[in-house]
Amino acid sequence: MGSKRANKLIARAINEAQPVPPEFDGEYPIVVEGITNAFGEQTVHEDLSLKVKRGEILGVVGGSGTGKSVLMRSIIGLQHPQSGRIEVMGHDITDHDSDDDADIRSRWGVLFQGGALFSTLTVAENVEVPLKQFYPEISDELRHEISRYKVRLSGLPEEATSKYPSELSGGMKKRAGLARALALDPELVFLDEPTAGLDPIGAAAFDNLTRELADTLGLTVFLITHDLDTLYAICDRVAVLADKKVIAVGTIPELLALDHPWIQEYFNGPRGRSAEATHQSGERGKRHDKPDEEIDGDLTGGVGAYSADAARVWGADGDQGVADARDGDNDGEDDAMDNEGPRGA
Ligand SMILES: Nc1ncnc2c1ncn2[C@@H]1O[C@H](COP(=O)(O)OP(=O)(O)OP(=O)(O)O)[C@@H](O)[C@H]1O
Repeated sequence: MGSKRANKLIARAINEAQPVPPEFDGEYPIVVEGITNAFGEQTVHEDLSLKVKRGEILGVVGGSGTGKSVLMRSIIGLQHPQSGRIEVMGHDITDHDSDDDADIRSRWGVLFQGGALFSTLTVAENVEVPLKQFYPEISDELRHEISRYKVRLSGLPEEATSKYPSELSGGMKKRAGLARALALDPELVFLDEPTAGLDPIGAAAFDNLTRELADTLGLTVFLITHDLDTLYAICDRVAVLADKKVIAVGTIPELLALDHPWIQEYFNGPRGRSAEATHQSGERGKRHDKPDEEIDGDLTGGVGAYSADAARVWGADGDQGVADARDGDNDGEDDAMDNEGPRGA
């Protein structure tokens, strides 16, 4: 058993009758081979392949609608490709007959766009949802303790645990969503546009937190972003989606050496050059000298669809409080409806 995982809170919390699975020690925790995803007439991915290295932060970029979120949803089993194969930590996600789904799902964490928190639950209760679902045998006291620890780990103050999502700033919501993503001591973390809607200083702070947690906890991170500063600041490699495929994966200098028009325009356009200059000067991270809750603004909405995904991933049953997957009010949260099951599956 990997020592890192064995030392973690959950490993200590559960009894020996349910041993923690060994950490994945292969080279590529995510292997996508030749997948096709289509919605009616629209083919989003065609023969798309990608390998994510263990321990890296992989930035995933591409124009709007190129299928970054669909790719992430395919990897975490929310979207079933028409063809191709996806392996996560050695487990075939596309094999629907497999009976160890719950085990594998407990080994990744997801931060959906905007946080996708359950609005009738406090921050601490949001973080407890995956713990309840995957480790129901953990005592209430221990679950509260783990939840408080994850909230602190995500850089939120102790007082935030009892707050509801509507009482949080945009940056705090993201951190609360990150705490929930880390609830189960994951090996893999998926972040969908984590800095969208944050001001540059709040975004830099979130980037720093992501890098620090990835290094400390030994995480592999799949990070969808439009934020060039994030790519320069924390990503080890970047995968570029275009023409229904991953057209290139590499470090930014490696990508810059390619002559694909989208890549050149993206990295060598005014915004790309400005991000590089900021990175070279080291200015971005240094400007963060105040806590997030004081400096970042709220998010603009548009996360209703992600609420549905969050409900599918964690909203197990009524007594946990569940998200309304039909949320359409674009307020950045779920409209929780007590005592009803998750919808949108
Ligand atoms: N459930 C669905 N039903 C029909 N079409 C869908 C569905 N999910 C995604 N699509 C379509 O697939 C395409 C890719 O969507 P996706 O959200 O993955 O893009 P993206 O690269 O993440 O875009 P953005 O950068 O704007 O977030 C879009 O045209 C979208 O409308």
